[in-house]
Amino acid sequence: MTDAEGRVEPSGVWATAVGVARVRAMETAREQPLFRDPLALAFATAGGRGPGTPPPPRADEAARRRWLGVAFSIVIRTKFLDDLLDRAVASGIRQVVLLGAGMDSRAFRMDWPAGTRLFEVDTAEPLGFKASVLRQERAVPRCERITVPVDLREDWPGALAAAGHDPAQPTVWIAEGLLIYLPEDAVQSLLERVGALSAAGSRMGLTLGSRGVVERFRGDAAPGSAASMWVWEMPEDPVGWLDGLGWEAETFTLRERAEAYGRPVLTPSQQDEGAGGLISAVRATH
Ligand SMILES: C[S@@+](CC[C@H](N)C(=O)[O-])C[C@H]1O[C@@H](n2cnc3c(N)ncnc32)[C@H](O)[C@@H]1O
Repeated sequence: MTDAEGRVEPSGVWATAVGVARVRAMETAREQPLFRDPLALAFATAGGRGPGTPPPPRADEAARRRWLGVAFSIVIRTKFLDDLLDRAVASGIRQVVLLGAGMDSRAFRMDWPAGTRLFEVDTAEPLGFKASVLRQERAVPRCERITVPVDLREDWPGALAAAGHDPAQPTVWIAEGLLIYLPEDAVQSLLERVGALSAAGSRMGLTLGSRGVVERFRGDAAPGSAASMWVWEMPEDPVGWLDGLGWEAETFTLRERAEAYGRPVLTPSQQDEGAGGLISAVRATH
Protein backbone atom coordinates (compact mmCIF):
# COMPACT_ATOMS: atom_id res chain seq x y z
CA MET A 1 0.00 0.00 0.00
CA THR A 2 1.25 3.49 -0.80
CA ASP A 3 0.07 6.84 0.57
CA ALA A 4 -0.81 10.02 -1.35
CA GLU A 5 2.92 10.83 -1.75
CA GLY A 6 3.58 7.39 -3.21
CA ARG A 7 5.29 6.25 -0.02
CA VAL A 8 4.94 2.66 1.06
CA GLU A 9 2.82 2.57 4.21
CA PRO A 10 4.52 1.13 7.29
CA SER A 11 3.69 -2.49 7.87
CA GLY A 12 5.06 -5.57 9.57
CA VAL A 13 8.12 -5.25 11.74
CA TRP A 14 9.34 -1.98 10.27
CA ALA A 15 6.16 -0.17 11.34
CA THR A 16 7.69 -0.36 14.82
CA ALA A 17 10.36 2.09 13.66
CA VAL A 18 7.64 4.69 13.07
CA GLY A 19 6.31 4.09 16.59
CA VAL A 20 9.81 4.76 17.91
CA ALA A 21 9.95 7.99 15.91
CA ARG A 22 6.67 9.05 17.48
CA VAL A 23 8.18 8.62 20.95
CA ARG A 24 11.29 10.59 19.95
CA ALA A 25 9.16 13.37 18.49
CA MET A 26 7.30 13.64 21.79
CA GLU A 27 10.54 13.73 23.75
CA THR A 28 11.92 16.41 21.41
CA ALA A 29 8.85 18.57 22.15
CA ARG A 30 9.53 18.48 25.91
CA GLU A 31 11.02 21.46 27.66
CA GLN A 32 14.23 19.73 28.69
CA PRO A 33 14.56 16.77 26.37
CA LEU A 34 17.28 14.16 26.82
CA PHE A 35 17.97 14.52 23.08
CA ARG A 36 16.61 16.47 20.15
CA ASP A 37 15.49 14.52 17.12
CA PRO A 38 13.94 17.11 14.80
CA LEU A 39 13.27 14.60 12.01
CA ALA A 40 11.29 12.25 14.24
CA LEU A 41 8.11 14.30 13.84
CA ALA A 42 8.28 14.04 10.04
CA PHE A 43 8.84 10.26 10.18
CA ALA A 44 6.01 9.74 12.63
CA THR A 45 3.62 11.98 10.72
CA ALA A 46 4.43 10.42 7.34
CA GLY A 47 3.81 7.02 8.91
CA GLY A 48 0.41 8.06 10.28
CA ARG A 49 1.65 8.16 13.90
CA GLY A 50 2.10 11.90 14.44
CA PRO A 51 1.73 13.11 18.03
CA GLY A 52 -1.79 14.34 17.17
CA THR A 53 -3.02 10.85 16.33
CA PRO A 54 -4.38 8.80 19.23
CA PRO A 55 -2.23 5.93 20.44
CA PRO A 56 -3.55 2.46 19.67
CA PRO A 57 -6.24 1.45 22.18
CA ARG A 58 -4.96 -0.63 25.09
CA ALA A 59 -6.83 -3.47 26.71
CA ASP A 60 -6.89 -1.89 30.17
CA GLU A 61 -5.09 0.48 32.50
CA ALA A 62 -2.35 -2.05 33.23
CA ALA A 63 -1.67 -2.45 29.50
CA ARG A 64 -1.62 1.35 29.06
CA ARG A 65 0.92 1.62 31.85
CA ARG A 66 3.08 -1.09 30.34
CA TRP A 67 3.15 0.86 27.07
CA LEU A 68 4.05 4.09 28.82
CA GLY A 69 6.96 2.10 30.24
CA VAL A 70 8.00 1.06 26.73
CA ALA A 71 7.91 4.68 25.54
CA PHE A 72 10.01 5.71 28.52
CA SER A 73 12.50 2.96 27.80
CA ILE A 74 12.88 4.21 24.21
CA VAL A 75 13.78 7.68 25.49
CA ILE A 76 16.33 6.34 27.97
CA ARG A 77 17.92 3.92 25.54
CA THR A 78 18.23 6.64 22.89
CA LYS A 79 20.18 8.84 25.30
CA PHE A 80 22.26 5.84 26.44
CA LEU A 81 23.29 5.03 22.87
CA ASP A 82 23.87 8.68 21.94
CA ASP A 83 26.40 8.84 24.78
CA LEU A 84 27.95 5.52 23.78
CA LEU A 85 28.42 6.81 20.23
CA ASP A 86 29.97 10.04 21.47
CA ARG A 87 32.49 8.02 23.48
CA ALA A 88 33.19 5.74 20.53
CA VAL A 89 34.09 8.58 18.20
CA ALA A 90 36.10 10.23 20.98
CA SER A 91 38.12 6.97 21.11
CA GLY A 92 38.92 7.42 17.42
CA ILE A 93 36.33 5.16 15.78
CA ARG A 94 35.15 6.49 12.42
CA GLN A 95 32.87 3.67 11.25
CA VAL A 96 29.36 3.42 12.62
CA VAL A 97 26.92 0.65 11.73
CA LEU A 98 23.28 0.96 12.78
CA LEU A 99 21.73 -2.51 12.53
CA GLY A 100 17.97 -2.31 12.01
CA ALA A 101 18.38 1.45 11.63
CA GLY A 102 14.69 2.17 11.08
CA MET A 103 14.03 5.91 11.48
CA ASP A 104 17.21 6.51 13.48
CA SER A 105 18.32 10.02 12.51
CA ARG A 106 21.67 10.10 14.28
CA ALA A 107 23.46 10.76 10.98
CA PHE A 108 21.55 14.03 10.83
CA ARG A 109 21.35 15.12 14.44
CA MET A 110 24.66 14.23 16.09
CA ASP A 111 28.07 15.85 15.77
CA TRP A 112 30.44 13.60 13.86
CA PRO A 113 34.16 14.11 13.37
CA ALA A 114 35.35 14.56 9.79
CA GLY A 115 35.85 11.21 8.09
CA THR A 116 33.00 9.43 9.90
CA ARG A 117 31.16 6.89 7.76
CA LEU A 118 27.77 5.77 9.05
CA PHE A 119 26.06 2.71 7.59
CA GLU A 120 22.33 2.23 8.07
CA VAL A 121 21.30 -1.40 7.63
CA ASP A 122 17.63 -2.28 7.35
CA THR A 123 15.31 -3.81 4.78
CA ALA A 124 14.51 -1.93 1.58
CA GLU A 125 10.99 -0.75 2.49
CA PRO A 126 11.81 1.28 5.61
CA LEU A 127 14.94 2.69 3.97
CA GLY A 128 12.84 3.74 0.95
CA PHE A 129 10.21 5.33 3.17
CA LYS A 130 12.94 7.08 5.16
CA ALA A 131 14.61 8.39 1.98
CA SER A 132 11.33 9.87 0.84
CA VAL A 133 10.79 11.70 4.16
CA LEU A 134 14.41 12.89 4.19
CA ARG A 135 13.95 14.31 0.67
CA GLN A 136 10.75 16.05 1.75
CA GLU A 137 12.58 17.56 4.75
CA ARG A 138 15.66 18.41 2.69
CA ALA A 139 17.68 16.77 5.42
CA VAL A 140 21.45 16.88 5.13
CA PRO A 141 23.57 14.28 6.94
CA ARG A 142 26.43 15.47 9.14
CA CYS A 143 28.70 12.59 8.16
CA GLU A 144 29.02 10.25 5.22
CA ARG A 145 25.79 8.23 5.35
CA ILE A 146 25.45 4.97 3.45
CA THR A 147 22.26 2.94 3.39
CA VAL A 148 22.46 -0.85 3.08
CA PRO A 149 19.10 -2.42 2.21
CA VAL A 150 19.32 -6.03 3.29
CA ASP A 151 17.60 -8.47 5.60
CA LEU A 152 19.75 -9.17 8.64
CA ARG A 153 18.91 -12.87 8.41
CA GLU A 154 20.56 -12.98 4.98
CA ASP A 155 24.07 -12.19 3.71
CA TRP A 156 24.27 -8.74 5.23
CA PRO A 157 28.07 -8.89 5.73
CA GLY A 158 28.40 -9.18 1.94
CA ALA A 159 26.09 -6.20 1.43
CA LEU A 160 27.93 -4.17 4.08
CA ALA A 161 31.30 -4.97 2.49
CA ALA A 162 29.95 -3.99 -0.94
CA ALA A 163 28.78 -0.70 0.60
CA GLY A 164 32.34 0.04 1.71
CA HIS A 165 32.60 -1.12 5.33
CA ASP A 166 36.24 -1.85 6.21
CA PRO A 167 36.54 -4.66 8.79
CA ALA A 168 40.22 -3.81 9.30
CA GLN A 169 39.17 -0.55 10.96
CA PRO A 170 37.29 -0.44 14.27
CA THR A 171 33.55 -0.07 14.11
CA VAL A 172 30.89 0.95 16.58
CA TRP A 173 27.82 -1.22 16.12
CA ILE A 174 24.37 -0.31 17.37
CA ALA A 175 21.45 -2.73 17.59
CA GLU A 176 18.71 -0.66 19.19
CA GLY A 177 15.24 -2.17 19.57
CA LEU A 178 16.21 -4.87 17.07
CA LEU A 179 17.19 -8.14 18.72
CA ILE A 180 13.82 -8.62 20.42
CA TYR A 181 12.34 -9.19 16.93
CA LEU A 182 14.81 -11.89 15.90
CA PRO A 183 14.64 -15.58 16.77
CA GLU A 184 17.45 -16.87 18.97
CA ASP A 185 19.47 -18.48 16.17
CA ALA A 186 19.29 -15.26 14.13
CA VAL A 187 20.51 -13.22 17.14
CA GLN A 188 23.40 -15.59 17.69
CA SER A 189 24.41 -15.62 14.04
CA LEU A 190 24.07 -11.82 13.79
CA LEU A 191 26.43 -11.30 16.72
CA GLU A 192 28.91 -13.89 15.49
CA ARG A 193 29.05 -12.04 12.19
CA VAL A 194 29.40 -8.68 13.92
CA GLY A 195 32.31 -10.13 15.90
CA ALA A 196 34.01 -11.37 12.75
CA LEU A 197 33.85 -7.84 11.30
CA SER A 198 35.08 -6.08 14.44
CA ALA A 199 38.71 -4.98 14.49
CA ALA A 200 40.42 -4.36 17.82
CA GLY A 201 39.01 -1.27 19.46
CA SER A 202 35.49 -1.86 18.12
CA ARG A 203 32.54 -1.15 20.34
CA MET A 204 28.91 -2.17 20.48
CA GLY A 205 25.69 -0.84 21.98
CA LEU A 206 22.73 -3.18 22.33
CA THR A 207 19.29 -3.04 23.81
CA LEU A 208 17.95 -6.37 25.01
CA GLY A 209 14.40 -7.17 26.04
CA SER A 210 14.30 -7.75 29.78
CA ARG A 211 13.63 -11.25 31.01
CA GLY A 212 9.96 -12.09 31.01
CA VAL A 213 8.97 -9.16 28.77
CA VAL A 214 7.70 -11.32 25.89
CA GLU A 215 5.39 -13.21 28.22
CA ARG A 216 4.22 -10.06 30.07
CA PHE A 217 3.14 -8.30 26.88
CA ARG A 218 1.89 -11.26 24.89
CA GLY A 219 -1.45 -11.45 26.69
CA ASP A 220 -2.84 -8.18 25.37
CA ALA A 221 -0.67 -7.66 22.28
CA ALA A 222 -2.96 -6.68 19.40
CA PRO A 223 -2.28 -8.50 16.12
CA GLY A 224 0.37 -6.55 14.20
CA SER A 225 1.47 -4.57 17.26
CA ALA A 226 5.14 -4.38 18.20
CA ALA A 227 4.71 -6.72 21.16
CA SER A 228 2.99 -9.31 18.98
CA MET A 229 6.30 -9.61 17.11
CA TRP A 230 8.60 -9.85 20.13
CA VAL A 231 10.26 -13.21 20.33
CA TRP A 232 13.68 -12.93 21.97
CA GLU A 233 14.71 -11.68 25.36
CA MET A 234 18.04 -11.41 27.10
CA PRO A 235 19.82 -14.45 28.48
CA GLU A 236 20.18 -14.79 32.23
CA ASP A 237 23.86 -13.86 32.10
CA PRO A 238 24.28 -11.35 29.26
CA VAL A 239 27.87 -10.50 30.23
CA GLY A 240 28.90 -14.18 30.08
CA TRP A 241 27.02 -14.65 26.82
CA LEU A 242 28.78 -11.67 25.23
CA ASP A 243 32.12 -12.76 26.65
CA GLY A 244 31.67 -16.00 24.73
CA LEU A 245 31.15 -13.89 21.60
CA GLY A 246 34.36 -11.93 22.19
CA TRP A 247 33.02 -8.80 23.91
CA GLU A 248 33.73 -7.24 27.29
CA ALA A 249 30.28 -6.02 28.19
CA GLU A 250 28.77 -3.88 30.90
CA THR A 251 25.05 -3.93 31.56
CA PHE A 252 22.89 -1.08 32.82
CA THR A 253 19.31 -1.09 33.95
CA LEU A 254 16.76 1.34 32.69
CA ARG A 255 16.14 2.41 36.26
CA GLU A 256 19.74 3.36 36.99
CA ARG A 257 20.24 5.13 33.64
CA ALA A 258 16.98 7.03 34.09
CA GLU A 259 18.16 8.16 37.50
CA ALA A 260 21.54 9.19 36.07
CA TYR A 261 19.78 11.26 33.38
CA GLY A 262 17.60 13.06 35.90
CA ARG A 263 14.41 11.14 35.00
CA PRO A 264 14.09 8.78 37.93
CA VAL A 265 11.48 6.04 37.79
CA LEU A 266 9.20 6.89 40.68
CA THR A 267 7.36 3.60 40.99
CA PRO A 268 9.06 0.97 43.13
CA SER A 269 10.50 -2.00 41.33
CA GLN A 270 7.74 -4.61 40.85
CA GLN A 271 10.06 -7.53 40.34
CA ASP A 272 13.67 -8.52 40.60
CA GLU A 273 15.06 -6.50 37.72
CA GLY A 274 18.16 -8.69 37.30
CA ALA A 275 20.83 -7.70 34.82
CA GLY A 276 20.01 -4.65 32.75
CA GLY A 277 19.16 -4.73 29.07
CA LEU A 278 21.25 -1.72 28.08
CA ILE A 279 24.62 -3.04 26.94
CA SER A 280 27.88 -1.25 26.29
CA ALA A 281 30.60 -3.54 24.99
CA VAL A 282 34.18 -3.31 23.80
CA ARG A 283 35.85 -5.89 21.57
CA ALA A 284 37.89 -8.13 23.81
CA THR A 285 41.62 -8.12 23.22
CA HIS A 286 42.28 -11.66 24.48
C1 LIG B 1 11.81 -0.98 16.76
S1 LIG B 1 12.57 -0.59 15.26
C2 LIG B 1 14.04 0.22 15.84
C3 LIG B 1 14.66 1.10 14.79
C4 LIG B 1 15.91 1.85 15.22
N1 LIG B 1 16.97 0.98 15.64
C5 LIG B 1 15.59 2.84 16.30
O1 LIG B 1 15.80 2.54 17.49
O2 LIG B 1 15.10 3.92 15.95
C6 LIG B 1 13.18 -2.16 14.68
C7 LIG B 1 13.85 -2.09 13.32
O3 LIG B 1 14.50 -3.33 13.06
C8 LIG B 1 14.34 -3.62 11.69
N2 LIG B 1 14.44 -5.06 11.50
C9 LIG B 1 13.75 -6.03 12.16
N3 LIG B 1 14.08 -7.24 11.66
C10 LIG B 1 14.98 -7.02 10.66
C11 LIG B 1 15.67 -7.87 9.76
N4 LIG B 1 15.50 -9.18 9.77
N5 LIG B 1 16.53 -7.29 8.88
C12 LIG B 1 16.70 -5.94 8.85
N6 LIG B 1 16.06 -5.10 9.68
C13 LIG B 1 15.21 -5.63 10.57
C14 LIG B 1 12.95 -3.12 11.36
O4 LIG B 1 12.78 -2.95 9.97
C15 LIG B 1 12.91 -1.83 12.16
O5 LIG B 1 13.35 -0.74 11.39
